[in-house]
This record gives sequence, structure tokens and C-alpha cells, in this order.
Amino acid sequence: MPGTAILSQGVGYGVVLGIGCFFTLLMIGLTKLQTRYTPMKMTSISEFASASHSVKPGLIACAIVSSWTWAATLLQSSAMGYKTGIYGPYSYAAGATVQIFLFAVNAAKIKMNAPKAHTFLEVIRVRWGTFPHVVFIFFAFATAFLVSSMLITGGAATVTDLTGMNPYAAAILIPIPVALYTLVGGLRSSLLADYIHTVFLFGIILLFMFEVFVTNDKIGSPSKMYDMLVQAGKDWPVSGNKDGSYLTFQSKSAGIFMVLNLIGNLRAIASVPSTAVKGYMLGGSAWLSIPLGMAATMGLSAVVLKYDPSYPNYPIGLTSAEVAAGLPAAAAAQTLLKAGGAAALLVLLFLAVTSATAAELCATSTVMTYDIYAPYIRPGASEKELLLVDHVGIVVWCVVMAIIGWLVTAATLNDGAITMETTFQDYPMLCGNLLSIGIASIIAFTGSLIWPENYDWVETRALHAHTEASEIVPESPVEGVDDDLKNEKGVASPDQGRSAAPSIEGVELDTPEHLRKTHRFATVVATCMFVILMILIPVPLAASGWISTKVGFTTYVVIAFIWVFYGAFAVCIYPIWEYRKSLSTIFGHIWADVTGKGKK
Ligand SMILES: NC(N)=O
Repeated sequence: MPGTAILSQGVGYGVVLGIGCFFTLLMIGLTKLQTRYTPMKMTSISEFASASHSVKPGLIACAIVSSWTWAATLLQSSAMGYKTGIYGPYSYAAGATVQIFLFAVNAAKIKMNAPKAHTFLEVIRVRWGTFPHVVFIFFAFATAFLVSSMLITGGAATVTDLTGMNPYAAAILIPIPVALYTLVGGLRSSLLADYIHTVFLFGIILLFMFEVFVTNDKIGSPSKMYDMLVQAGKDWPVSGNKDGSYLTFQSKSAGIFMVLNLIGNLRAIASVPSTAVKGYMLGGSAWLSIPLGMAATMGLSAVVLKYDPSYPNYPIGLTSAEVAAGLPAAAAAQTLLKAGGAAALLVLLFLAVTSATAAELCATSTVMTYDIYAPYIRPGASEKELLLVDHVGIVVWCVVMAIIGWLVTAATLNDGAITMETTFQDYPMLCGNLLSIGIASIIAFTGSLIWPENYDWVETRALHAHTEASEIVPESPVEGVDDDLKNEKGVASPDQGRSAAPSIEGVELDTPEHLRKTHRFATVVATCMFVILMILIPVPLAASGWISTKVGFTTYVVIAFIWVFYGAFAVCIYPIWEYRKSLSTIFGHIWADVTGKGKK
């Protein structure tokens, strides 16, 4: 799109291939370090696919934040801010956060009734048999297909928009380096890649926030942003907003979006099982800050910078198709910081796409291994064989992603009858989402009433119970390093990629009474979050037709800053604290090796 491609194609290829290659090399290095300095060996399927059940809540939260941050989280949230004003960032953030908490409830329930399941689908197979299992495998792959196509085409569109890189090349190349590093790294290294992604993510978002609200001479303060938003509401009033203002929560479009974001995301995250309640709570509260901080900064900046002659296509600005493609953030980044801003946004987006793509690769390969190969092709397959299938699964889904990316790019560029503009309108999206969740609920409730059962979950609780003993492989353990890993507060890792089935480990914590308490706690927190985020905050603000004052807007910006700092603390600083003993031991051994005092 003319006007936003201010970086060269070389930068596009450099980012697409360079970041992937950097992470592949990093994975190789980390895997070598892990093999030399920790008791965990990558030759174990359990270590490759589930990091030997020893990941702590902060790092799990980081993995959740990383895999739940897509291109859309940064671009569509900003587009909502651009289209609807201050309610847009909130509606995106709240709508997509609540279900992370709801999922913690699911997670606790799974821990009670199928604690060793690798995937949701396994529970369905044991509980309801082969036919429902096959049906849900179809649903799982259909969901993975949709998410993969969204990730690849969203990533490719952004790279193309900012650099002019060929969209087909971008769509085909994006998944390849990600598959490489996922193959090399296994889950523990992928978790570390998530950590690095997340540190950059928060760093770049904070850079944009400080630039817009503190230092940049085009805006530089909440007060100036407020004045410019007041003027923008007069020059370009928002249809469906109270008095056309950008400073109100009475916004039809943002309200509808919040509901459909809640429902739509509920289906997406439900494809990924987990039992790490604490990790989900921490991750959910931290994730909220990403779309809120990003969209309150870049979405609103994209509105007020329309007055600046260096804005793309000035004075016309962005077309509605460009807004639907998520370009307001790109327009704001380059108007604020020229090529540097565009480059920072490109890296930010690419990191988001990479980590979510890696999660998708892990998830689909685990389903192929545990829901197709192990039960139907080779029951009783050895651990080595399952590890190989898991690797092959990653390669297979990488190829599928590249093909989907290519086909969907072709369809989008050739004006298919079903267009982004028509399917992304408020009412078609709301209708689709309500129908899908409504019909599923009706079937589940009616079915349970017609055919009630007092199922005792004995079979699902027995799932994989025999594999318990082989999960940690302490070959030549290095003294001290496994202290943290065996700590009772450790959280079993995501079995199914970085967003799958983590669970609180430790004998004392796994008593039925504790599990019941955890489930109750998760239910209370999720209900409170739903009521606060979806009702108590937005409904009075919307119903009263409140239009923000300067003080109100400054408070909104300060809350966004505080939340982003909290998020950065929870998923960037806290994991370092959690692993301080292991890190200091590992660095001690490295230092001993470097200085020639280590074991040979
Ligand atoms: N992960 C989302 N919904 O941005």
C-alpha cells in the first residue's frame, strides 16, 4: 500500500528470515547449555514436548502472553482505537482477557479429572469414544487452520505493507524458520524464546508509549493528545459514538466488538488445554496490558496524527480497507518516528507472529502424535517413535501453513466474493460468533438433560498414569540445577506446545481437596474478572454517555502505563526471580568452565 511501505524489501527479507535464523541459532545454543549444565535431556519426548513438567508460573504466564499475542492483538486493537476512540483499546483488551481467566477454570477441572492428558482431545476419546474424538480432531484442525491462516496472512500483510516485500514470498517464508527453531528447541527452549519475545514486546510497546505521551514533539503529553482528540471528534465525528466523540465509552461499534471478541476468542483458546491455573491468572492479567497499552498509544495517535503532513496519503489518510487491514498502527509509527518507528513496529509484529506460529506448530504436532498416531496408527509406540512423529508433525504443519498462507494471500489479492470488508463488519461478525457459541451451548445443555449421566471420570484420571515415572530423565545431573525444577511450586509445562497442559506439580498440592480449592478459586476469580471487566467498568460509563475530561483521559493513560509496567514485571522480571537459583548455578558452572575449573 503506497505511503506505508517506507522500509526496503531487503529489510522485509532480513526480518522474516533473520529473526527466525537468530532464534534457531539461539535454540541450538540453549539446547547445548541445557544438555551440559542441567539434568534435562532433549532425547526424551517428555522433555521435548513438555519440558519434563517443571516450568514455573511466571514462565508459563510468559508463554501464555507470548502465544496469545498475535498480529491482531497489536494491529486490530490499534484499529479499534483508531475507529472508536478510548473504548476501542479497552474493548479489545477486556474482551480477549476474560476468557484466559475462564480457561483457568477449565484448566483446574482438567487437573482434577484428567491430570495426565496431553490434549483435550485425549479426554474426549477416553470419555466418549472414537467417533466424538474424530469429530473433535476435525474441529481442532479446522481451528488450527483458521488461526494459522490468520497468523501467516496477517504477518505477511504487515511485512508487505511496511517493506513492499512480495506477499507470496512472505506468506511462504514466515513459518519455515519458526519450524526450524521449534524442531531444534523443544518446549523448554521454546519457552525461553517466548521469554525473549515477550521482553522485546514490552520494551517496544513502552518505547512507543513514552514517545507518544512523554517525548515526541508531535504529541508528547496526555494533555495535548486530549486536545487533539477533541478537535478530531469535531472534524471526523465517529458514527455511533456519543456526540461523535473519541473520548467516550458510549460507542456502538466498540461495544459490539467487546462481545464478539469475548465469544470468538473463547473458541480459539479452547483448542489449547492447560492446567496451570496460576500461570493463566498471571498471564491473563499481564496480557491485558498489551492491547490496552498498544492501542491506547498507537490507535489514538493514528487519529490525531492525521493533521500531520507526513501522515501516509495526507490529507486523505487511510482508506477503510487499510483500516480493516490493521494499518493505523503502521501509519502512527512512521509519522512519529519515520523509518525507525516502522522498523520497531515490524520487529514487534514479527515477534508476535513468530511466537504464536511456534505455539500453533507445537499444538498441531502434539495432536498428530497423541490423538492420531498413538491411538490409531501405532498403539504402544515407543517414546523415541513418538518424538520422531512429533518432529514430523511440526514439519507437516509448517508446509500446511505455507500453503494456506499462499492460497489465502492469492484469494485476498484477487478480490474473492467474501471480502475482509464484508466479513469484518460488526453485525456479520457478531452473528457468526453468537451462532457458533449459542448452538454449541444448546446442544450441550439439551443433550445433558435428555441423556444425563453420573460419570465418575475414572478412565480419564487413569490416562497416561503409567508414564509418570519416566518423565524426568536425570542423566548425569549437575548438582544444584534441579532444585528449582523439583520445587513443589513448579508448574508442569504445556504438554501441547507452549500453550498446552501445564499443571501445578507436587504431591501435597495435588490432593483432591487442594484441586477442589484451586478449581473454586479459579471460578471465583474468573467470575469476578468477567463482572468487573465486562459489566462494572464499561456499562455505567457507556450508559451514562460520559465524555472524558482532560483529567479523566490522563487517568486513562496513567492506568495504561501502570498496567504495562505490571505486565512487564509479571512476565519479564518475575520469571528471572523464580529461576534465580538455577540461573546462578548454571552461570556458576559456565564460569567454572570458562575459567578452566569445570568438569571436563
Ligand atoms: N489473542 C488475541 N485475541 O489477540
